[in-house]
Formats: sequence, structure tokens, C-alpha cells
Amino acid sequence: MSGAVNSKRERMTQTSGSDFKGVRIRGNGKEGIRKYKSENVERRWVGEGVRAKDSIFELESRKFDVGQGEKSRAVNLGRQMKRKTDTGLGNKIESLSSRSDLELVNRKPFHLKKEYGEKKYTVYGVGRSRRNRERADIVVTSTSDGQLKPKPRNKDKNGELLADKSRKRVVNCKKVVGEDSVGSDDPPKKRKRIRINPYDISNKRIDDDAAADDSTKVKVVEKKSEMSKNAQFRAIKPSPSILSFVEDNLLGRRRLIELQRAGYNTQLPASLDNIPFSTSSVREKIEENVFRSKLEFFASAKVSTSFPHPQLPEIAFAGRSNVGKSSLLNALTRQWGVVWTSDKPGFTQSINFFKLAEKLSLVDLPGYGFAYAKEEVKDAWEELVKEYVSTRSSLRRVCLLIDTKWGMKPRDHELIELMERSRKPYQIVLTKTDTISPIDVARRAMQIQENLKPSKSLVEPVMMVSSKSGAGIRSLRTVLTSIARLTKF
Ligand SMILES: Nc1nc2c(ncn2[C@@H]2O[C@H](COP(=O)(O)OP(=O)(O)OP(=O)(O)O)[C@@H](O)[C@H]2O)c(=O)[nH]1
Ligand SMILES: [Mg+2]
Repeated sequence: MSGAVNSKRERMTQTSGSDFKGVRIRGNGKEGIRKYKSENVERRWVGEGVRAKDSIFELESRKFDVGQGEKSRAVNLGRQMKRKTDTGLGNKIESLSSRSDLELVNRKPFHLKKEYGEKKYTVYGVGRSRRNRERADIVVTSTSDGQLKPKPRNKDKNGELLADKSRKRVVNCKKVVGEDSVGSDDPPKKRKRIRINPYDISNKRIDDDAAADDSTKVKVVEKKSEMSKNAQFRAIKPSPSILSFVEDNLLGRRRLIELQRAGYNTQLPASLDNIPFSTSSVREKIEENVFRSKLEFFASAKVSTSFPHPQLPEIAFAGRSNVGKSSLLNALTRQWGVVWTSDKPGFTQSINFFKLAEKLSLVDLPGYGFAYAKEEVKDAWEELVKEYVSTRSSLRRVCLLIDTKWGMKPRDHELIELMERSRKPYQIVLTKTDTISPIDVARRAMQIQENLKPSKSLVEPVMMVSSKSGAGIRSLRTVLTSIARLTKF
């Protein structure tokens, strides 16, 4: 009907529906008719490079011989998508579906499953589509009355056409045959799909807003706000004091070679927490005594009634789940493994009390926010933390840990409000600084410093650490040691 269509492999000729003697197919796809001179038949073909997934092809009457070569014919059927699909004995193809455009990769990809009762032949194979390989299954179901009973999957029970998923893909393909040459009822719509890069402002079309439905609008708005947040973050100019702190402590993601050049032994855990080229005696002189004491677990509480009697000044480590609270306790004391850690959020599920000699108590709190636990359990942890923070008399400081990469979240602000109300001194500690660039670490610290209004309870400055690399740990240790020294019991 409409002229010839050239593909890489074959020349396909479209013929009118009435003339066509072969299998008639209606569906989406880069389709055409192949002429086979040797057999003097025309075969419908769905071209390569088109995913015919979810497409349903209705077949008009087509007889085929069952008997010898049945299997190979079925294989052939799968391989060529809709070539010789027939066998005989009154069998008719009821439906044929495929999950891919089947450029077969295996030599013997098909198995014919024959269910005698139903006279159903199922052909399985491995096809290769442009995007991925997937199973192709082609079902040839025989009908006894010889009448074609197409059951298009894209119609619902009432015969209403459902949205055709495959259409999009077909439209997306460059070589779409314009018209349905074999008398299709609904010719494939020609729609040009324009891809818009959301991050490229110049790519925005004027009519985008008008065309977009509500849901897309919401998405666009979300993306915009996300973008603007990012842009806002990039625009932050850290103060010189923050920048020099970041540089002096080698905070942020660093290359090993850089650390080695600076004299650190990168073989050691938390290598930046070791003084370059130091001997243990030098280290002992520099380091704060209290954190060299043995870290001992002495109590755990799941309810407020099990809190131990307050004896030592306490420093609590609070923050969202997985922010690195437990790891920080280990890093501060350099006693790896005393406090258990896990990469699974919600690992610490009770308030754990540790003491450093008889000088200081470090308290590992359960996290809040996302965790692998039931909602009611998480709520209970949060209540417990709030109760501890607001009522504990021996609590001298709460280190509020914030993941440097993600910044502060609403739950963090909730806890801050609580600490403000209960007049508990708290200090912000940025964790996992090794995961982002030094400049972003500085920006995050600046952002938090600007956003938090100075108050009586907030202890400045914002600390920055990495339990993994050891960066900033020494500074935090020094800050916290003063609590032990100043506290009188
Ligand atoms: N890259 C990096 N990973 C860290 C750092 N600190 C902790 N982690 C990892 O983060 C994960 C969580 O650490 P935890 O110390 O268990 O975190 P938590 O805040 O105690 O978590 P919950 O007990 O679930 O509330 C672990 O896989 C740690 O190895 C850090 O400074 N840098
Ligand atoms: Mg923990």
C-alpha cells in the first residue's frame, strides 16, 4: 500500500490487507511484509530493534500442518517472529505474543512444550532486544472450531482498549513504518517524543507547562526545588576559619597518596587520628588522658526505669539511624569493637552506657528516622531518647551527629527544639566527612552554622569528623575532654 521500506537487513514490501495471504498481524512494531521467492509467500515481519513487549498480535486465519517438523516450525515461528506459523489439522493460531523482537542468540533456544489436552504449544526462547535480553514466549493455542478467537491482552473484560504500553517504545523508534499496511483498525499514531533534560534549562520548551498534566507538573516542581537546593548549597561560601579547619584536619575525601605525603600511615585504622611519625610517648603527651582509659560497657536501658544511677558526667551521642554514633565512640577511644556497629540502620536499639575509667560516661543512643524496625518500635526508641535527653541530670552534653552528605533533617530539628526547651547543651558533629569533597564539608558546616540561631544550649563550633579516616577525631576529643575536667561531682 505505501511503498517500500528499507531496513539494514532486508527490504520489506508492504502489501494491502486484502491481498495478503500470510499471517495477518495487527500490533505495534516496526513491521512489514517479507517476500520469500522460494516459497512464494509473503511473511509478516516485525523488524529488529523494536521491542514488541506487551504487544498482542491478532492473527487472522492461517492453517498449518501438524506432524513432522512441528517442533522446528514452532522454533522457526519464534525465531522469525511470525513467519511460518502454521501446521494443519484444523488448528488455528489463537494468539501470539512476544516479549521481544527476538534476534535470537542461542542456536537451540526453544523448547516446545506440548500439552495434549489443550493442544497448546508453548515456545520458549531467549531473545535479544536492544535494551536487554529477555525470555520470549510464543503461545500457539489451537482451537477446535477453526475460528479465530483473538484475545488481545490490551483489552479489558468489557472489550475496552487499555493504554498500550508498547506504543511509546515504538514511537520512539526511528524506523517506524508509517501506516498499517494490512488493514489495521487503529493505525499506529505518529508521535514524536521529545526528551527533555531536566537539568538543562535551555532545553525547556515554552509549551511544556501547558502540555504537562498535574502529576508531571508536581514532578517538575519537585525537581526544580531539588535543583535550587543544590544550587543554593553550591553557592555557600564557607568562612576562612572553617576552610582552614577542614584543610588542617585533612577533612573530606582525600587521595591516599595525599595522606601518605602528609606523613600518615594509611595502613592503620583511622590513620589521620595518629600523629605523623610519632612515637607512643609523644602521642601520650599530646593526647587527652581521659580517652586513653579503657572503655567499659556498664548498662543498657530500653525503658527509662532501667537508666543507671547518675554517677559520672555523661556525653550522649544522638542522631539519625546509621549516622555513625556507635562508630564515633569507637573512634574517640580508639577501641574498635567495644561498641557494636552495623551498616544496617537501626542497629542500636537501646541506650547503652559506657564508662571511661571513672571520669566520663559515653552514652550511645538509638537512632531515629529510617531504620529496619516496625514503626511502633521506632516510635518507642524516639520517646526513650527524648525522655533521656530531657530528664537525665548527669547529662553534660549531647553530640548531635549529622551525616555531612545529607545535612539536617526535620527530626534533627525536633530534637534540637527539645534540647533547647530542656536546656541541655548540645553540639553539632558532622560525621562521615570522608564521603564528600573537602569544600562540601566546609559548605555543610557553614550552612548549619548559619541556620542554627545562636542560643544558650548550642555549643559552638560545629565539629567535623570521620570515624573511618580519623580526621577531626583528635579535635573532638579535646573539646569533649574539657567536660570531664570541668565537671565536679
Ligand atoms: N565512610 C564512613 N562510614 C562510616 C563512618 N562512620 C560510620 N560509618 C559506617 O556507617 C555505618 C553505620 O555506623 P554506626 O556507627 O553503626 O551508625 P549508628 O548511628 O550507630 O546507627 P544505628 O545504631 O543504627 O542508629 C557503618 O557501616 C559504619 O561503618 C565514617 O566516618 N565514614
Ligand atoms: Mg549504633
